[in-house]
Amino acid sequence: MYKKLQYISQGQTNKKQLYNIHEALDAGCNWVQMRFKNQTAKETYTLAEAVKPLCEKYLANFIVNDDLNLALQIDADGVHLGLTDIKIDEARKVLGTTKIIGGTANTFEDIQNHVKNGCDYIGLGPFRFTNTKEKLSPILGLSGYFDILQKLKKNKINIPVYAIGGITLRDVNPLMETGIYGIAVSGIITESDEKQKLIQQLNEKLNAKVIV
Ligand SMILES: Cc1ncc(COP(=O)(O)OP(=O)(O)O)c(N)n1
Ligand SMILES: Cc1nc(C(=O)O)sc1CCOP(=O)(O)O
Ligand SMILES: [Mg+2]
Repeated sequence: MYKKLQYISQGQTNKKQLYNIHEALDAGCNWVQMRFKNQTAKETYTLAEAVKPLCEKYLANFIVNDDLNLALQIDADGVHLGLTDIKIDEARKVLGTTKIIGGTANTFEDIQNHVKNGCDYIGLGPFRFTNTKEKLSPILGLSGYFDILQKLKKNKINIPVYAIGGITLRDVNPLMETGIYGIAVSGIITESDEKQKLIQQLNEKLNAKVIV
């Protein structure tokens, strides 16, 4: 069973990235996606070298954004691939079946394609506008999630779907009611002054039993 809360790291420098990741782990986050954009291979490798043992110390999953070769080299728990990154089935040939491969989706068809190619989970977004990612796909909103999750159910397609994009604490319950599995967040954890309380609140909502 995958954890339901994924922290996507932020920071313009190695030092800030490591600080933000350490703070999130120390506050109870147990799944980190290292997302360090527009850096040299050396910089990203150096950061990954430091993040991996930290995630091991906190018994947290560690996946790498975009960079399949880095995920392989550093022996991360997996990789998250976008719509313009290497294809899921190609990545699977490199990482094998024991590693986690996540894929970005904006439509039902994106998800269908990822499932066909052996993806382990879906990051479906964006929920709403966010400054964290530069080139956003069309905003889905709650109705977008509801429609896509209904189509997945109707077509008996079962894969963990994580909502992403501008998500706040108050969005969790309505998003969970659409049928998503979990959420991936960046800004609300990075910017929180009460990270431990926030992560506890997020996890309570994410793991609450839905009474049908
Ligand atoms: C869980 C999750 N979902 C979506 C994304 C977005 O990935 P991608 O489309 O590759 O965009 P960048 O993150 O590379 O800007 C993600 N990283 N994680
Ligand atoms: C990394 C990412 N991908 C998105 C997508 O829609 O594919 S939105 C996003 C940013 C998530 O960060 P925040 O929680 O700060 O909005
Ligand atoms: Mg990407």
